[in-house]
Parts: sequence; structure tokens; C-alpha cells
Amino acid sequence: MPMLAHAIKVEKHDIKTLKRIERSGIVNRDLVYDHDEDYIYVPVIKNIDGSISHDFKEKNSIKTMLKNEMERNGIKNYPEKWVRIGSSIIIKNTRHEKIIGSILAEILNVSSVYMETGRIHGDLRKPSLKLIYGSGGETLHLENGVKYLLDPEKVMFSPGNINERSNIYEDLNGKVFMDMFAGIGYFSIPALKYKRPSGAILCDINPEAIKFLKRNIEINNIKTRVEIFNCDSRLISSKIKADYIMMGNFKSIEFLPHALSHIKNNGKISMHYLTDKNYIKNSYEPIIKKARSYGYNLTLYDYHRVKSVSPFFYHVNARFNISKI
Ligand SMILES: C[S@@+](CC[C@H](N)C(=O)[O-])C[C@H]1O[C@@H](n2cnc3c(N)ncnc32)[C@H](O)[C@@H]1O
Repeated sequence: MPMLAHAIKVEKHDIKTLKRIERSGIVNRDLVYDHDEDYIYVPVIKNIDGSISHDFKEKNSIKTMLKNEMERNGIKNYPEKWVRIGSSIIIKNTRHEKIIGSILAEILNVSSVYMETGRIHGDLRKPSLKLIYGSGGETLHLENGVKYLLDPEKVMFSPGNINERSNIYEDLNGKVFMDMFAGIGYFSIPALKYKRPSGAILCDINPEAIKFLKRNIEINNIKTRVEIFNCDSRLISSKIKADYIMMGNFKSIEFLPHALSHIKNNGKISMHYLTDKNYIKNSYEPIIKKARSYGYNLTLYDYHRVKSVSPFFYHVNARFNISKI
């Protein structure tokens, strides 16, 4: 049952106001944020200047509503977690997918529901999804004030990497950065939006990702000069140089010599890779050794865990200052 409560209506792109409200401690944590095309409705515990009345769903009520609706349809086992991308959700593989999809869509107010049929596969990192409710297609995902347009069936989007996407803290003022695995702009759109680089070189091998990257540059109103390559990033001429290189690909270590061939003196490189949990303490040391054999000194200035990806592996990010020996 919806519940009428005090609400603050915030424009979707106004992340600063949203954060300020959340920090103020007046958010009603028992209710679920609502949204329409342009606004987010934040439930608040008291009537304050500018607040309005709005119908919200209760947090517990979603779980109860799901349980009741599933039981009414004779379904005992159903996914109780999902990943939300724009107006779509992705659930784990399940039986009775059609009915489960339509119940979830109705209760969670989403237009498409996908079910995982396998892992994200191949070098292009293509998702294995089956559309089980709705018409699918493009969806607009809003995160940290950045608009990401994508089709969840064609390109991946990892909600678990949210901190990485919002954590490009390097000073890129007046610098050129290169993203060797740009995808739809996971890292490069926030860098272009919140930093002041003088230019960006963006590359991805997947034509579908490049199509969305171009549109994301447009819808985020990016005016900085960008050069886009739709090819294997190893094929980009080493005449092209950058101050900062992003390598958002688990195979980044294989691409290290190519990254080094593009780096300006005193530049920086950010590498994502998988490491065995037993080697978490110093997994970056072989990278430093390898770079030395190519004639470069790497000094680590940041190293952190992004997430656990299996019982045996962590996804980590290591960032290095680079100089020629
Ligand atoms: C794992 S995705 C990026 C994920 C992203 N870091 C995130 O936060 O969700 C890696 C991207 O690298 C691209 N790619 C893989 N091999 C490549 C290559 N040799 N050259 C350029 N792009 C490549 C894939 O198409 C994919 O878009």
C-alpha cells in the first residue's frame, strides 16, 4: 500500500542537493525513493520549507508485496536481489521466469526484466542475458550526476564499480588522458564532466560500446576535444601521447608495454586487474618489475581492492607514477 509522506522534490541531475539532504539526517529510511522522468522524490521525516506530500512505497512492503504475489502464483523460490540499470533490472537465472519477471516489473516499477543465462564473456565483455519481461532496448542509467545510455543486452555495466567511476581524483586540469578500454564511457564521462582535461583519447574494440560512448558524450554535454578509436588499443600509434592512462580491463597487464608507449614523461597509469587473494598484499610488484624491463620506473601511489569476484580472486586497482629510466 502506498503511504502519503513529506517529500523533497529534487531535479535528477542535482546530485549536490540530493547529497546535502541525505547528509542532513531528515530522510525517512522506511520509505523507498520515488522518481519520474525529471525528478527524484526523497521521503523526509518532517514538513520543511519547500516540502510537498507524495505517495511512497514502504521498504518492507516491497518484500512483503513480492512474497504475497509470488505465493498467490504458487511460486516458492524466486530471486530476492536484482541489479538495477536505468529502468531495467537483471536477476539471476530462475525457473518460472515469465511470471517472476512480470511480478517484479509490476512491483519494482521497471519496464524491462532480464535474466542471466551465463557470465559476461569474451574480450568484448558481452553480457549473457535473456529478456523475460518488457521490450528491452536502450535505458538511461543515472549515477553520480552522469547519464549512461546503454542497452544491457549489448554492453556490460557493473554496478559494483560505482566507487571506481566516482573516484577519479587525479588532477587532470589541462592534461590529456587516454582510456584504452573506454566502453560506453564508464570512467571517461565522469572524468570529462568533473575534471578539466584539455583532451581525451578514447578507445574500445566493441562497435556497440563506441556507439553508446558517442551518445553519452553528447547527452552529458561534453565539450572537451575527444578523439575516438574503434579498434584494438594496441593498434593506436605511439605518436599519440597522454598524461594519464586508464586501463579498465582485467587483462591490463598484457597491455602494459602499449600503455607505456603512449605515456608522457612523469605521467600516471591506473590499472585494473584480478589477483589471487593470497597475493593481495603485493600483487603490483611483478608489474613494477615488468615495466623496469621495458625501461620505465613505476612508483605506486594508490592500491585498493574494488571487489571480490570469486572465492579466489579480487578485482584491484593500482595507480603508478611513471618515469623513463
Ligand atoms: C570490462 S569493460 C570496462 C568495464 C568498466 N571498467 C566498468 O566499470 O564497468 C572492458 C572494455 O574493454 C574493451 N576491450 C577489450 N579488449 C580490448 C582491446 N584490445 N582494445 C580496446 N578495447 C578492448 C571491451 O570491449 C569493453 O568495453
